[in-house]
Amino acid sequence: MFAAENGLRGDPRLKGISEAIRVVPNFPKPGIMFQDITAVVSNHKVFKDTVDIFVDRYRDMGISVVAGVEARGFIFAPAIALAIGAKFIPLRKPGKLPGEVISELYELEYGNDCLEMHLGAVQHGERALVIDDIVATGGTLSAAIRLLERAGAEVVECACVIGLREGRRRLDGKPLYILVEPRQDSS
Ligand SMILES: O=P(O)(O)OC[C@H]1O[C@H](OP(=O)(O)OP(=O)(O)O)[C@H](O)[C@@H]1O
Ligand SMILES: Nc1ncnc2[nH]cnc12
Repeated sequence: MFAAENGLRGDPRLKGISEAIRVVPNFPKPGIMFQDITAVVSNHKVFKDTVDIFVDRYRDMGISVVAGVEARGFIFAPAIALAIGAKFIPLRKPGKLPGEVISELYELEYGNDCLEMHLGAVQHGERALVIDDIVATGGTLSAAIRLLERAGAEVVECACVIGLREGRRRLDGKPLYILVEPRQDSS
């Protein structure tokens, strides 16, 4: 766990979150230890603990935009946005947003992808938080940061439930807040 780094040392909520993650070996490709968060959000206490930790951290940081990364960032970001009084904006996979968009390509652990954001979704100078379920290589979050910065927003931090320390390398020094490390066992 990241308790020494995320200021949550001794917080029993982290154990509950980590234990709720289901590890599925070799999904969606051989060699990937897939970290499944569906049981995190189907347990009301664990889901609430997860959102509460983020809300406590971000409520007084002057954040006006919470950007969620499709698809699993959408599970957490709107709840955080509502609680801290910010707007939610979706960063979507290609061809899903109906208006004019800006796009960023990126590489994944298991392929390539692209994220898009509506032009005008954020205003110049707005303070933004980026939310996803997991950071692995950091490719997705770095594309999200590029989109927001191209639109003139200031990305204050990226936050994920699960993260590899290595994911940080791709973020160009941007702060990354992580609750727990990936689980290696599939029990
Ligand atoms: O740090 P990275 O190596 O970029 O990987 C992390 C990303 O991979 C997963 O999404 P995925 O692209 O599988 O899409 P999904 O949420 O639609 O399942 C995950 O939800 C993150 O967005
Ligand atoms: N190991 C992993 N588990 C779940 N989602 C992921 N996205 C990228 N790597 C992942």
